[in-house]
Amino acid sequence: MKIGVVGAGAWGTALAQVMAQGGEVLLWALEAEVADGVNRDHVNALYLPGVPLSPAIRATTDLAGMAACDALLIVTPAQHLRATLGRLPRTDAPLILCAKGIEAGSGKLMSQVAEEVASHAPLAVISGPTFAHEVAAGLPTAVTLACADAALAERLAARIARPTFRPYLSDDVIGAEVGGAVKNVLAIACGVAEGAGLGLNARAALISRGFAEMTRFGLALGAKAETLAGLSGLGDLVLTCSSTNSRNFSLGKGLGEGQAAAELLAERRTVAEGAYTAPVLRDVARKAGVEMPIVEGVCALIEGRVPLGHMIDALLARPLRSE
Ligand SMILES: NC(=O)c1ccc[n+]([C@@H]2O[C@H](COP(=O)([O-])OP(=O)(O)OC[C@H]3O[C@@H](n4cnc5c(N)ncnc54)[C@H](O)[C@@H]3O)[C@@H](O)[C@H]2O)c1
Ligand SMILES: O=P(O)(O)OC[C@H](O)CO
Repeated sequence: MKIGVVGAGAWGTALAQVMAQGGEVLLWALEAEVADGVNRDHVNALYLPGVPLSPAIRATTDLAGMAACDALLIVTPAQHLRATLGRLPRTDAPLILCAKGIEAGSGKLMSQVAEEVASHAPLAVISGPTFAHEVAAGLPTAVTLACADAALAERLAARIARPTFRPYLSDDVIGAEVGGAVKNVLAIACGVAEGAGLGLNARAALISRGFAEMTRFGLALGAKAETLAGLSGLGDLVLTCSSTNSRNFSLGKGLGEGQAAAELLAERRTVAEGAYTAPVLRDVARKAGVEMPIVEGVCALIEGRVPLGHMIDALLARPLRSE
């Protein structure tokens, strides 16, 4: 099975590196300098610096070449998924969606966007606790591979599984996507707690009450509780809420230190998906009648509507209730 990877950011490059252990991989990069660096020097200096890449990865800036692949890992940021899929050549190869987010405007999950733009393609999702640098370095990692078609899931798993990269199968595509999208917003909240010096008790409270928000939201969208409690939900939430290696956590840390969201976002080339998912997640949750006070607080901070102290006071002053 020849694998193509669409998107040569940190995660696409790390996935290409793992998949190259099992044969040649074609990696599509938006930027010509990235494709040139991968082909000439076997590095992606822009998005995954310091990692020597496998010579079995061949990079291209031409999406047409992806038609020759048997399965495509789609790893562009969530807000670029629709446009990128729209430019892909028509292919029957399964699309394995790897971005974590909700599309602004439509409020759709990645699989719902793909169903609209590439309705002919079989879909799967990879999600879970996966810092790109660790995966690229061959450190042990487990992910959720979600696909409604069990036979396809097994075929994909056989190709994707590597000695240090272990997929667990699930038929709950929505659940896998909800976990990845919501945890990014909650990681911003935990970063805020870090930046504002609120302590580790506050972080643990945000993780567990955030998980309650993720679960309420996921169940309202039809996700299974066990998916939300698995690698792509709780697992990724714990990882991303614990380290400045997370772009979302470090964005939140900057907010907690008093910097403005617009400045922090303008400074970065890499994507902190939670900043774009937060407002649309809040809107979808409100429409579904799901209470998400931590997500609401993150939105208020990102939009610059309330000072940090007010947001913290508001969360602590909510009516007392059962856990
Ligand atoms: N980095 C990680 O550790 C990691 C792990 C798991 C999942 N993810 C998810 O993977 C997705 C991609 O993140 P990343 O870390 O690889 O990105 P990145 O932050 O390393 O790089 C940004 C990417 O956006 C691309 N891009 C910018 N403008 C674009 C456009 N107009 N059209 C298409 N692509 C465009 C760039 O080419 C680059 O590939 C995100 O949804 C992220 O949440 C990341
Ligand atoms: O750096 P972040 O915050 O985008 O997180 C990366 C991965 O999603 C962690 O699983």
